[in-house]
Amino acid sequence: MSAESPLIRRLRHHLLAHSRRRACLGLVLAGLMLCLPPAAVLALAAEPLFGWPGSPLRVLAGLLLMPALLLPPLALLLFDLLALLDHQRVRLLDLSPQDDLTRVLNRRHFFDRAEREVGLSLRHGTPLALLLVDIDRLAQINATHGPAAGDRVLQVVAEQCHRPLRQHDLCGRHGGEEFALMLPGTGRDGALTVAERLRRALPEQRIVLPDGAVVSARVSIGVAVLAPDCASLPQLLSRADEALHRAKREGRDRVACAAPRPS
Ligand SMILES: Nc1nc2c(ncn2[C@@H]2O[C@H](COP(=O)(O)OP(=O)(O)OP(=O)(O)O)[C@@H](O)[C@H]2O)c(=O)[nH]1
Repeated sequence: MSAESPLIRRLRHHLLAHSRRRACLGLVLAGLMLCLPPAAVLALAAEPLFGWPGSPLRVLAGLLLMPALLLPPLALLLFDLLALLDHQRVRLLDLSPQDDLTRVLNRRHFFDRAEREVGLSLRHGTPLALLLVDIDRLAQINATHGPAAGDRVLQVVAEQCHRPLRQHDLCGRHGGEEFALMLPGTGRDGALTVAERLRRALPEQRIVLPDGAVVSARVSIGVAVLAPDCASLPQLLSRADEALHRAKREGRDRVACAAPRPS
């Protein structure tokens, strides 16, 4: 899970989507809007309560002068700090092997390590399987319960993908709502067993969403295994992807295995 608070994340996204000048102008206006109600109350109460002379409007202008002077430099400072934070965050993400949201390997690190495993399996003549796990109808969950709900579902699916794996197996986030599992030393039958077990286990998990709703996730899985006609990572990925698309076409919530190509 990210250490950044949701408030800071939203502020960062919102501000950095604009130019520095526009973002700071927005911050200054927001600050003045926040100061306005207490300043207006003070201005109205100034004469009867404190005996301050002058019309309420003049007192109000006087009260707002200080924030109007202080807010622009503070807004610039906040914008620059958030921009710096964002820059450092991107650098750290680049170094980290993990996906920020789901804590499984990110795409780049998954591929680096998967390449190595494919090389080892080819050299030693051992089996190896690749599973592509794609969440069914995540767009619908996002649309109904919001993107934070989709994020929660992604986290639970990642946990479930990762949990049954052995020490040398790899689990990575392959795309938006897709995970890749690499199982060195596992052939077709073993891979299908792992895939079926995962597919069946997921709907039993109650996922409590940020809005309190409870849902469960279903997945479609494409499986490919190392074979003479499928002897590289790109080929494995392409075969597993074809199988995954077949599983989706045939109705989702199922496992499909790439068939060996006729030679
Ligand atoms: N909340 C959230 N949603 C994501 C993330 N990455 C991808 N998605 C969403 O995943 C959805 C993928 O949509 P589709 O490709 O139509 O797939 P689907 O709705 O899961 O439907 P099928 O795969 O066909 O079963 C889109 O709505 C993306 O916005 C993420 O990190 N967080």
